[in-house]
Amino acid sequence: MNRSWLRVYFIMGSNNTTRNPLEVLEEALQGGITMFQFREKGKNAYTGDMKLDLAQKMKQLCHQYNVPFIVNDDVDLAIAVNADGIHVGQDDAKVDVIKRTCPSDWIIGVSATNKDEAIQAMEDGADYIGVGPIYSTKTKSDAKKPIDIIGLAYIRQAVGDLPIVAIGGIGMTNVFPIIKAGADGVSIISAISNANNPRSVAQVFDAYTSYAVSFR
Ligand SMILES: Cc1ncsc1CCOP(=O)(O)O
Ligand SMILES: C=C1C=NC(C(F)(F)F)=NC1=N
Ligand SMILES: [Mg+2]
Repeated sequence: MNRSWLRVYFIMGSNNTTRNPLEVLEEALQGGITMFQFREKGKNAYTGDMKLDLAQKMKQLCHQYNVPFIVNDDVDLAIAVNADGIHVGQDDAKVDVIKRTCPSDWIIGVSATNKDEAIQAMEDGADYIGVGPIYSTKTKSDAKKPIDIIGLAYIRQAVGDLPIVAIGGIGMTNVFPIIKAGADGVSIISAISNANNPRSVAQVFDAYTSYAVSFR
């Protein structure tokens, strides 16, 4: 996996926007997001054929812009649409099972909120870890207590150069401290999905993260 894919990692499901999610995704792609995760869960989340159809259309869009398409949690859906990878939480499918049953070139991401989870994910063979929530967020109802910049720095120090993307309450003003603390990129839901102009917000994240990473 190329760690630069983590630089501006947009995540969205149909209930993270009041607009047509495909339009929002296309604008974010035009703005320069570097990876996308389809995370369809929570209130009014699509299921069955609607979820499958949206996933297929989102993957098609991402591949038009040469951006990897990742599915959250749902391994069967990821296989059905031939996704580029999967992201799982601590209570989802285990990495070793995924590695045995899924395409060998898949990008496998794991959520981690503390050092132990991060080290376990690394030992299990995760390609990257999603570390957070860094700041408070309303987007994930069961998010754990924010770990802040210091928690991110502590995890970076524990996992060596394992690719890390930070997540949770991230806006463009937080980019520098997060990259400085050791993240390879930022993962964003509402700052882009709820933006008046997702394209220009993605463009700013692209510029700020590129500049911040160049200092590292
Ligand atoms: C999925 C997830 N995992 C930890 S916080 C979070 C939600 C992040 O959403 P936002 O970028 O809108 O704070
Ligand atoms: C709960 C999550 C935590 N991190 C990430 C990512 F940013 F992709 F690493 N995605 C999630 N769905
Ligand atoms: Mg999960």
